[in-house]
Amino acid sequence: MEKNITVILGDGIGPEVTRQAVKILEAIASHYHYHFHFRYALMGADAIDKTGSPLPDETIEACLNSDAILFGAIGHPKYDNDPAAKVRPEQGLLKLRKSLQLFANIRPVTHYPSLQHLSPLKAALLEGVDMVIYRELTGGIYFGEKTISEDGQQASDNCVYSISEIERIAHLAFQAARNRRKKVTLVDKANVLETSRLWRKAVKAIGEQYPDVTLDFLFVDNAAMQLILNPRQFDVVLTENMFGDILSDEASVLAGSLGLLPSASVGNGGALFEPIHGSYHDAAGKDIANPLGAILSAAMLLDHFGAHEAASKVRMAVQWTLENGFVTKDIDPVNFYFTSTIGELIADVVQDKIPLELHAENIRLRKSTII
Ligand SMILES: NC(=O)c1ccc[n+]([C@@H]2O[C@H](COP(=O)([O-])OP(=O)(O)OC[C@H]3O[C@@H](n4cnc5c(N)ncnc54)[C@H](O)[C@@H]3O)[C@@H](O)[C@H]2O)c1
Ligand SMILES: CC(C)[C@H](C(=O)O)[C@@H](O)C(=O)O
Ligand SMILES: [Mg+2]
Repeated sequence: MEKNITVILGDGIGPEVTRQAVKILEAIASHYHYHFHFRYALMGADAIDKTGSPLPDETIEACLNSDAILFGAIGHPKYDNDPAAKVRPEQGLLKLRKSLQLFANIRPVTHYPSLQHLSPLKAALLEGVDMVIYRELTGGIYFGEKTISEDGQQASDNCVYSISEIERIAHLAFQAARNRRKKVTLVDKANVLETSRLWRKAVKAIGEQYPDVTLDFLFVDNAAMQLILNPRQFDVVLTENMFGDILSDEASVLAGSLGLLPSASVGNGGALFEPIHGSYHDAAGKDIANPLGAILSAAMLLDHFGAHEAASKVRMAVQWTLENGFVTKDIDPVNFYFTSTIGELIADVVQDKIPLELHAENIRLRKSTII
């Protein structure tokens, strides 16, 4: 297998977690004799500092000419704290998603029994939690017209959806459900929003083409509660752009940390893989961020290439680190390992240098001290 991968490190913890994901892809390439060619491109605050633009043309060009994109995170407090900033890192990411027509953002939520203690939920509620959020990514309130009045006293963000934008992601959600527990839950606000009523109408009609899949509906306020109250009821959650953004961060609490959740963004051709978290600036450069969301995004990239055995090897290695207590500070604030150490361990496991049967006490590693 020979593939070109564009890597966008981004800002804050983006570079350090993405480097671990690249490390794992290199280890997989060496183990399976694949040829992955990595090409680095700029986006976000880093790109603004270096080029003046949050998404230079060369980055779009590189992404269009690659088989997949591996991305870390963008964002910087200097923009977060300046509502008047004219150019923002986030504009780069939104433009990239739109330019590549990455209309479906797939965010799996996995429960790891070894991380049970981190969730505020009782074990009985969490056991067997396994859902995937299909978040529409190139429409809705993120992309509608924005206005600010001349006197700065009024602003608006328009939420727009066309039926075809809804139908194309609905098909992907139903197809995914067919290979899972055959249930789609549409999350909307159809009691208030016209766009949500269009979603209900369109998704109901598409659902008739998938009679083997159960379709149900939840208002987003209720869905936010149900995620905590009874998360096992969810299989495929289908929703619009902003609801999906919010609900997926909430769902990461079921897994144990925001640093654990990966994602794949797909659409008309392109494919981008990124953890769902942001640039978490307080941790930048400290080697303490959890790299597993980025590494599991690399596993989704391998699945996209059809390398399913390699992808499942990465997931098993991730599970092995968690079960053996090789975890970052967000998981265990006292006995934690560095971001780069976790990356090296997983790279060794996927190359069979450390057998999965080997337990933590037999591995000598330099554990972190208080930072
Ligand atoms: N896709 C993206 O690039 C993306 C996603 C979300 C936020 N952002 C940007 O990131 C910046 C910071 O936003 P925020 O603070 O709301 O969200 P964030 O995801 O960066 O961090 C929120 C909290 O989650 C935890 N966290 C996140 N990632 C972690 C990791 N890998 N390991 C351990 N803990 C982790 C930390 O406790 C952190 O304080 C903003 O500029 C925002 O716009 C970018
Ligand atoms: C940074 C921001 C634009 C982005 C989003 O809202 O899509 C982020 O929160 C995400 O989840 O990828
Ligand atoms: Mg988000």
